[in-house]
Amino acid sequence: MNAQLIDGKQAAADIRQDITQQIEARKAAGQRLPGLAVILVGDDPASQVYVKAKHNDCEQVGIRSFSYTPESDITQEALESLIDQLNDDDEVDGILLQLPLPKHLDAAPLLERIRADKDVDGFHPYNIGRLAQRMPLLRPCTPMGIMTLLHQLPVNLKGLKATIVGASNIVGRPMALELLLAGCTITVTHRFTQDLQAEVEQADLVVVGVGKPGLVRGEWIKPGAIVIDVGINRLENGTLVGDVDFSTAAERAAWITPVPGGVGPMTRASLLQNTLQACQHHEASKR
Ligand SMILES: Nc1nc2c(c(=O)[nH]1)N[C@@H](CN(C=O)c1ccc(C(=O)N[C@@H](CCC(=O)O)C(=O)O)cc1)CN2
Repeated sequence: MNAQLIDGKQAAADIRQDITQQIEARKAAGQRLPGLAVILVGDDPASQVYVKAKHNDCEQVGIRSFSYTPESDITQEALESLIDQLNDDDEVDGILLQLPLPKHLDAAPLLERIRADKDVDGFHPYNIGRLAQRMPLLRPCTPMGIMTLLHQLPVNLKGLKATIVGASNIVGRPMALELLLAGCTITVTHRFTQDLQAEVEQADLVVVGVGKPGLVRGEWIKPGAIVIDVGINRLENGTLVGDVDFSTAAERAAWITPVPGGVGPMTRASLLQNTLQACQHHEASKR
């Protein structure tokens, strides 16, 4: 392997330590602890793992987390009422609706119902709009975590050609806005893209978030490129792999994120940062 590993696990641990200190300082000053409400609808096993990890992270840094676990047959209206209740709760600084939702529920209006100043996932149209206008407030957690990793590299991002594989609301679209803000020239590929290989081959920076193991072949990676793999795929033998063929890509790239231990932990760390930021904003607006 030629590439250097980008260690998301360590970077996330550093962020948690920093947040712990900030929350200790709040406590010492007699200030309120930040509060995060996490809504997990139904019993999707992967979501249960991620949500449990989010509660553990909160406990570790001193954020109060509140768990809401409605049955998978909850109605759209009942979920709206729960969000309204949390919007009005002064102990709750952040509200997170874990995705994906069961098929009968419509995620978009629910995400828009979360108060923008409590939208610690950064998915609300207001927060996406702020990002698009170069005035970000609460930023989507996965792209935000990736930007934290990229800014730690000894690399000038300005002028890099970046190809983003996948145009999801959670990863691809906000990632494009973040990289645009950082001065990259962006290509976003999606299911109608005609020649994925060509788009990856020209990229100095590749971000892949689709959920298909082996989608990006290692031979497509431009020598010296930065490779960020957002995919988390569990194979039948239980191993966790990304969307990029890691071993071949690591022969060609200069920098690469592993799966696990790359982007995933940074998504969770960014959520903690957003929750603390939302709390600080709520306290400041009371003064
Ligand atoms: N409301 C949201 N829903 C979803 C989001 C999100 O940001 N907000 N993102 C993904 C899932 N996700 C967070 O919820 C997430 C996925 C994976 C990890 C992570 O730490 N992965 C570890 C491996 C974990 C494992 O063993 O399975 C790693 O990559 O090292 C964190 C967060 C979809 N839904």
